[in-house]
Amino acid sequence: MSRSAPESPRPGGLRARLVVERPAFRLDVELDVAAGEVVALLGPNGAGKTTALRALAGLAALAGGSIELDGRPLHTLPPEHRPIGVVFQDYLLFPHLSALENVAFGPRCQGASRAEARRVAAALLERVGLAGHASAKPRQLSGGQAQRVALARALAVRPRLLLLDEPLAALDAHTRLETRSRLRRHLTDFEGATVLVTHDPLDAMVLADRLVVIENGAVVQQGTSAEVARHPRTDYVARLVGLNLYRGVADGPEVAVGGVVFSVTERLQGPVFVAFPPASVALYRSRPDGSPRNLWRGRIDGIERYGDNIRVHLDGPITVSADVTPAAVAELDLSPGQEIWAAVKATETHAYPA
Ligand SMILES: Nc1ncnc2c1ncn2[C@@H]1O[C@H](COP(=O)(O)OP(=O)(O)OP(=O)(O)O)[C@@H](O)[C@H]1O
Repeated sequence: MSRSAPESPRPGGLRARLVVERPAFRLDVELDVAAGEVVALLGPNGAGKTTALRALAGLAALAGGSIELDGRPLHTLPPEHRPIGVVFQDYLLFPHLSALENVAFGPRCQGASRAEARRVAAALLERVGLAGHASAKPRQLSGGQAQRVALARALAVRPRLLLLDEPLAALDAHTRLETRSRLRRHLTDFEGATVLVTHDPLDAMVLADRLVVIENGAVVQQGTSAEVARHPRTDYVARLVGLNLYRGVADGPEVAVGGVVFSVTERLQGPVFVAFPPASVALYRSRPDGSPRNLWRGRIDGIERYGDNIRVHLDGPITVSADVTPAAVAELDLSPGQEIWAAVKATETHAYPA
């Protein structure tokens, strides 16, 4: 009996390898985003996030790689023929057109009649809660409203891929909060693939199903926000999620990091990462009694406000951030340049293979 595997349906979504060369920069990243999935490209300034988005949009030429959307090549199409919607950081609404005309512009370019384009635009403005602002010009809209018009405009072309470049960066904190949750609802409804560029970890965690972290033009880590937060693999990611991170060498319950030996709850051998939150670091003026494990002497490099607490930066055999209460700072009489003992509980440290 011959058995042939059933033909699997062509996977929807985006599969891309993007190679872009600039005079002093090279981007080389692979990006897979399923239909209906939202992926955030996260990374420090200059990492290449916008360049990746521009490459997907056809606004930056590929020096290598390819882009496939819903099983069809995208990189061979000129930008205006790509089934994508883009929301730029500053929205780039046409200033002389009304909100409705801005949204109707894309469908018109795709050949819809004037009446049909306006019908589509009106429905989308209604969806983003701006039916009452259809005739407003961009300058008459608030930042949050302009963002919603930009989103409606991007969706009006019925894209299979939605690209959002720092969609909330131009908004004040209050508007940002509300616009973020609205945007999340729209992204949940969107059936195509979404790539979102941000350097705000909160935007990434709220809006995206998965994070792809880019540094220096390459992917350094990816996964759900929980996976990335639990197992940071670079200093940038560790700072992002608020953890102290070190590379060390494990021998069972102990990990040597520089001159410090950590007791950890995991049993590992060889190269590992050790991570712990700044709030788990305790500071002492004199050497505390007990085990020499998880204990070291450092020098205060800086002291800053951090929410309701104080963040103390220590130099020494390892550099570390410690969060302590203002009362503790007063009691310990902490000041920059001072030598201090630091300790962290074994139960608060977390080791994983490097
Ligand atoms: N048109 C260009 N010509 C030359 N170099 C460029 C061009 N566009 C970007 N670059 C360089 O490519 C690198 C990546 O820039 P890109 O804007 O993609 O980073 P980013 O991660 O989006 O940063 P940011 O968060 O600051 O926007 C930078 O070093 C930048 O100077």
